[in-house]
Amino acid sequence: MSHLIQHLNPRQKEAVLYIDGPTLVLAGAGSGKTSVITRKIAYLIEECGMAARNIAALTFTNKAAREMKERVSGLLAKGAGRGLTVSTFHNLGLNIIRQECKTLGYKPGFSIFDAEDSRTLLKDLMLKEGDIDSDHLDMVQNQISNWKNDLVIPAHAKSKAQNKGEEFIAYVYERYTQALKAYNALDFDDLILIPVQLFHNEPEILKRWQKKIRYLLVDEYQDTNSSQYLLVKQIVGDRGKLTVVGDDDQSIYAWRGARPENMSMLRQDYPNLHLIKLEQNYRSTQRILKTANYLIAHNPHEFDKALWSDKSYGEPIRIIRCGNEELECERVANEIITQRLQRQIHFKDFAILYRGNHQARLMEIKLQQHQIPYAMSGGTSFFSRTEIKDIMAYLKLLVNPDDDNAFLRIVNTPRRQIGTSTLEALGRYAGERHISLFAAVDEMGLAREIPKQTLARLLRFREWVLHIGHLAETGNPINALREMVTDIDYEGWLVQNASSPKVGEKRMENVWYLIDSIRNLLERQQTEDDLDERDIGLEAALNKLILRDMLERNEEEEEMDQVQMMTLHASKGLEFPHVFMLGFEEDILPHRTSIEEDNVEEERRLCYVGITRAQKTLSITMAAKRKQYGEIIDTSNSRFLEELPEEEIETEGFGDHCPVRNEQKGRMTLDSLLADL
Ligand SMILES: Nc1ncnc2c1ncn2[C@@H]1O[C@H](COP(=O)(O)OP(=O)(O)OP(=O)(O)O)[C@@H](O)[C@H]1O
Ligand SMILES: [Mg+2]
Repeated sequence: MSHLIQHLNPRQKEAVLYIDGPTLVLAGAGSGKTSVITRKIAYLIEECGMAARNIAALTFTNKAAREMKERVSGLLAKGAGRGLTVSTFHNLGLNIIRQECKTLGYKPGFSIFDAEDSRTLLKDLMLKEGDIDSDHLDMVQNQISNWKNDLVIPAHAKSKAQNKGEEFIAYVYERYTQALKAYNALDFDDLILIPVQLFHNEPEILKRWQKKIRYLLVDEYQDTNSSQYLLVKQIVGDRGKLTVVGDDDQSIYAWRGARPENMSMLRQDYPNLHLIKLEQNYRSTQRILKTANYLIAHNPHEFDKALWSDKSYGEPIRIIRCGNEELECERVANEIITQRLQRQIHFKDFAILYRGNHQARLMEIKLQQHQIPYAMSGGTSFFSRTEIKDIMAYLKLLVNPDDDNAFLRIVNTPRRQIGTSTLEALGRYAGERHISLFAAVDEMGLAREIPKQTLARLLRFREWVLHIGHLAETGNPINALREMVTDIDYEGWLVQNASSPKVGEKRMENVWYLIDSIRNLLERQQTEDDLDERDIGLEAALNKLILRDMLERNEEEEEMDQVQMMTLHASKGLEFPHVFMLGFEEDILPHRTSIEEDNVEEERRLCYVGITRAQKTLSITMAAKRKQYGEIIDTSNSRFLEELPEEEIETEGFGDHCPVRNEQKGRMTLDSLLADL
C-alpha cells in the first residue's frame, strides 16, 4: 500500500483514493480533513501520474495556504510538486485576471484596492452626493461587497431597489464600479467576481482554464460565498474532478457572504457526490474535545457529528478571571514564561487567540515587556498602514511621475478638490492616448474635457510634484521630503481624519519614522563603496524599502521560536499545543454586533474554532473590568461559559473579592434569597 495512506483510517483512505467523481468530506475539527487534501494531492501526483501543474488546491488564508504547501512538499519527492497551485481563492482570481487582463480591458499593472482604499473612494463618491454619515459608509461598503459576492451587478441592484435608500446605494455602487475601472483598479471582491463573469462570457477562455486545472481541491468549503462557489463549479465543469472538505460548525464568515448551505448545494449540482464523514479527532485531548462538543451542541444541527478522540484525557480547561485587561495580559505573559520552563517547551508551542485586533495591542506590550518573542499574523504591517501607503505613493510619484496608481492614490489626498469625475475624464483622455495620467495633465486637449478651474488645480499639483522632485534630485532629498509633508500639511490631514488627535499624531510619527529610515538608507549609500550608479539616490532607497518589507514578510514565514498571536478568524485550520483565548466576555465573544443582530450562533462557531485549535491545554481568560470608549466598565462573563462542561473546568478569580457577575453565581444567590423568604 502506498506510504501516503498507510497511517490513515479507513474513511480517510476512502476519501483519498476515490477519484472517479466529486467527493465531499464533511467532518468536525481536527478529524484530518486538511490531511486528506494534502495526501490526495500527493496521491494524484505520485500514484495517478497527474502533473502537479494540473492540480489546484484552494483555501482561505495565506497562512493556511502556506501550511498546506509545506505539508504537501513534505510528502513528495524533491521537485515533484513543481507547478502545483496551492493558493487562496483571491490569489487564484488574481492570477486569472493577470493572465486575461487584455480580454478584460485592464492595463497591465492594475492596482488592487484594499478595504481601506475602497472606503476612501466610496467616501468621496458619497460626499459628492452630500452623504457624510460614517455609519452609513460602513453600511454602503458592506452592501456593495455583499452584492459583489452574490454576483449582483449594478444594473441588477438598481432594478431591484425598493426604496430611496436602496436606490442610493445602488447608484453609489454603479459610480464606484465606473471609478474603479477608470482607475485601472480592482477591489478585493473583484478578484473572484471578475473571473466568474469572464468564464461566464468567454467559454473559450474557461475551456483553457479547465484544461489547466484538471483536479480541484477545496479546504474549508463551508466558508465559500456565492461567487467562490460558482468559480469552483465553472472550473470543475461536468468532469466532477473535485474534492471539497468542510465543517458546518466552523462556518465563521457569514458576515462576508459565506454560505454554508453551499455544502448541501453540492448534492444538487452533483447527484453522484460521494459523501464521507470522519469522526475521529487526532488533535486534542479528550477534555478539550468534550468542551468543544458541549459548546457546539447549543447550536441547531442538520447532521450530528460525534467526534471522539483516543488521546489522553488531559488537563482541565482553565478559566481565569483577572481584575482588568492589563492584569489579564500580564497573566498570560507570566503563564507563558512559567509554563515554558515547567513543561520544557518552546515559545512557538503557545498561541494567543482573540476576537478582535484591538485586543492584541495590550498583549503585545506585555509580551515585549517580558521579552517574549511573538509573531502576529493578520495584523497591520507597517507598510500597509494608510499613512505609509500615502507617503510611499508620494515618493513613488516623485521618482516616477508615470506611476498612475501612485498618482491616483494621492492626487486628492489631502484634498485638492480634484474629484472622481475629473479623474475619470483624465483617465479616459490618458487611456485613449496611451499616456500616463501625470503626462496627460499637461496636454492642451484636456482643456475641452475638464473645467478650467479644476484643470488649474491639476496643473498646480503637477508643478509642485516636479518642484519637489527637482529639489530631491539636486539638493538634500531628506529636506525635500520634509518640505513635501509640510507643504501638504499631511499632519493636519491625519489629525482631521483620525478618531482622535492623538491617533493622528501617532500616525504622523510613523511618517517621520519612514522618512528617517530613508535618511539611514541614503547615508548608508554614501559609506558603501561597491555601489554602482543605479544604487544611489532616492529611487534606489525607495526600492530597497519596498524590498525590505517583502523580506520581512518572508522572514515571518520562517519557523521561528515565537508565540503565535492571531484572531480567532485567522486561526482556522491551524493547531497549537497550548492555547490561550482572551476576553471571554459578553460583547467581545459573543461580539456586541452579533448580539445586536441576533447572530450568536456564528459567535459560538467562532468559539468552537478557538477551542478546537488546542492540542494539549486550553486556558480561557477574561477581565472583570475593561476600558471601553474611554470609560471603565464592569464586564459580564461570556454566555458561552455556562455551556461548557463544569466537571472539566478549573476556575480562578471568581472569588467573593471580585464583583462576580457570573450567571451561575447569580442564580445561586437568587435561590438562596428565595430560600430565605
Ligand atoms: N490518521 C491519522 N493518524 C494520526 N494523526 C492524524 C491522522 N489524520 C490526521 N492526523 C493529525 O491530526 C491533526 C488534525 O488534522 P487536520 O488539520 O488535517 O484536521 P482538520 O479536519 O483539517 O481540522 P480543522 O477542522 O481544524 O481544519 C493533524 O496534526 C494531523 O496530522
Ligand atoms: Mg483543516
